[in-house]
Parts: sequence; C-alpha cells; structure tokens
Amino acid sequence: MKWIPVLSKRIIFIYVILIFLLYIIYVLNTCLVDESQLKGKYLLIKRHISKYKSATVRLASFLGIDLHSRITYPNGESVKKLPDALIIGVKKCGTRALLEFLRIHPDVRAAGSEVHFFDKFYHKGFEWYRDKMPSTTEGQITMEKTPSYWVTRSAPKRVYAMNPSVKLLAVVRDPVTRAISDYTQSASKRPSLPRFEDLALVNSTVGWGGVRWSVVDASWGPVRLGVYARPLRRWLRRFPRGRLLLINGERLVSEPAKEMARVQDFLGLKRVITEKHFYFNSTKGFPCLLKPDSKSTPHCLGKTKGRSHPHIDPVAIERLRDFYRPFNERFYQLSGINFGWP
Ligand SMILES: Nc1ncnc2c1ncn2[C@@H]1O[C@H](COP(=O)(O)OS(=O)(=O)O)[C@@H](OP(=O)(O)O)[C@H]1O
Repeated sequence: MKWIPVLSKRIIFIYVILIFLLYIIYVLNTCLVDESQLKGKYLLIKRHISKYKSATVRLASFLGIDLHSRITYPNGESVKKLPDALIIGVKKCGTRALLEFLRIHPDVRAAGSEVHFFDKFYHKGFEWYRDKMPSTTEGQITMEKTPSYWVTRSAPKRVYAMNPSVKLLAVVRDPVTRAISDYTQSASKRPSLPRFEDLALVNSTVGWGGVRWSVVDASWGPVRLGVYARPLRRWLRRFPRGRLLLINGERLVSEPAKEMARVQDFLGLKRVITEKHFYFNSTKGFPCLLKPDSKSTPHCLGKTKGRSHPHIDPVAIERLRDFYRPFNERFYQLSGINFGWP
C-alpha cells in the first residue's frame, strides 16, 4: 500500500473505523430496546466488540499504520516504546548470541532479560510491557527476546494485536543438537536426571524373540521442540513469510558476521556489525565479541552458553535423525530454506 500517501491512509483508517463504530453503536442500541433480552444479547455485543478490535488491527496492518509503537520524541529525548522486532525462538538455538551480537549496533536497544509477555504476563497489558523496554531515541529500534514465544499457541495472535508490522526473528539449528543442548541445560540443574538416551527413546518389545526397538518419545519436551514445522505454520497463519527471518544457528557460530549482515538488512539497519566485531575463542569453541573502537575487553557469552555436551550413543542419534527427517523436510518446504540438517 506504499502508493497511498500517509495522510490519506490515516484518513481512510479513521473513516472506516468510525463507520464500523457507528454500526456497533446501532447494534447495541437495538439490543437495548428490549431489556428482557439484554442478557441473551450480551454475547452478541461481546462478539461485535472483539470483531471491531480485530478489524481495526487488520485495517491498520493493510494500510501499513503502526497502531502501538507510533511515538513522538520530545526534543530528542528518549522514550520507551513497544518492540519493533522480536526474537521469538527457538530455545537453545543461539537466541542469546543473536541478541548480544545485535546489541553492538548503536541503533538497537534491547531488554536484557526475557520478558515473557506474550506467554506469561499478557494479562498485565501493553503498558506493563512497554515499561519493561529500554528507552530509545529517534531512529533506534526496540527489541526483546523470549524463545518460548515460538511455541506459545496464543503468541502469534497476541503479537499481531500489538503490531501487525512487527519484525520477527527465529534462530533454528539441527533439532538433534538442539535436543541435546536442552537436555544438557536440564541436567546441569538436576544431576540425577536419567541419561539422554533413556528419555529421548522409549523401548518397546517387538516380535517373537522379544527384540527391543527404541522408539523416539515425541512427547518429551526436548524432542518435541525440534519439530519446527508446526509452530512455523502457526506463525505464518498470522504473518506473511517476509516478516519472519529464520537465522541459521550453525552459521551464527561458523560465520557470525555473514549471518548478522542478513539480520541487519532484514531490520533495515546499516551494516555496522561486521567481521571486525568477532574473534573465535578456541577455548570456548564459539565466536566471542570484540568492540574494535572501544577500550572494553573482548568478551564471550556466559558459562551457561556453550556448555560441553555429554557423549550420546550414536544409535540414539541415528534414531532421532530418522525421526526428524520428515519434519525437517516439511519445515524446509514451509520456510523455503533447505537447512541441510543430516
Ligand atoms: N557465540 C556463542 N557463544 C556461546 N553459545 C553460542 C554462541 N552462538 C551460538 N551459541 C549456542 O547457543 C546455545 C544456547 O542457545 P540460546 O541462547 O537460545 O539458549 S536459551 O534458549 O536462551 O536458553 C548454546 O547451546 P549449548 O552449546 O548447549 O550451551 C550454543 O550452542
């Protein structure tokens, strides 16, 4: 809708919304004529109001009007605004690395910790959420990362209600490595946790000789989360494909500068984060950050990122690979990207 001038868009928007509002008032009015039926009409009224809300959001999105994050900056001051971009997932795929890399950019300001607004604290309202954001000056974008949004069923609808033009980012990696990483995190908190193999695979006895076959336990969280196709379909029901950037978690480790160039382009940022911001720390086995123009020392992500993983039985790995293969294929089709996971 770029061909419609901004002012006309706003006039169309206000005009249509007013007509719809008058229609709702008319419906409410007819309901109120007969008071004896008022109780029965309550649901109808509720339905109309919710239709009005969603029509407002859809129309704004169609016209490219941002309802929530339109902010005026008084005399160059900084203000808090709702996020322009969200890192929505996926857990244990490199979401912290992505956020920390992005924070080098002078035009990015991000909430430090995970806010969990769209999954846990939605009832607190958008003002509560806005208050959790850092202040930005004009031209800076506000970001937040909470990986559980990826799998929260209501999140796409809620994010859309906040801002239909929001930019979404999700990091994905080989689901088998992701599952092991997820398990390693849980085992670091609960050393008594059974072996990965015993949780990821269930043994079923088959045939005369009582041969034991291991079947993947698809209901176990760390396994289930690697089926990326399902949540992707849910997000794509609300948002156009171009509004979601899928970041290759493996490449974020092997070629961080290249992957960050894609991210900056997607966010409409100048390519400030480049090769010179990274060095490979061989002790950690991951890229760490350098701030070339400042005196700050190079730094890696904390100890909870880049843990060493336990040795996993290759048979279990093979079973998991077989299990994920069709889901990965579906994910490649839906996303239009072949990640080439083994
Ligand atoms: N630069 C850099 N440094 C350290 N770690 C890195 C980096 N890039 C990606 N990774 C991988 O990120 C994995 C953790 O993913 P997340 O940050 O998404 O985890 S979380 O969901 O927020 O808990 C983490 O998983 P583990 O290796 O299991 O710790 C890393 O493999």
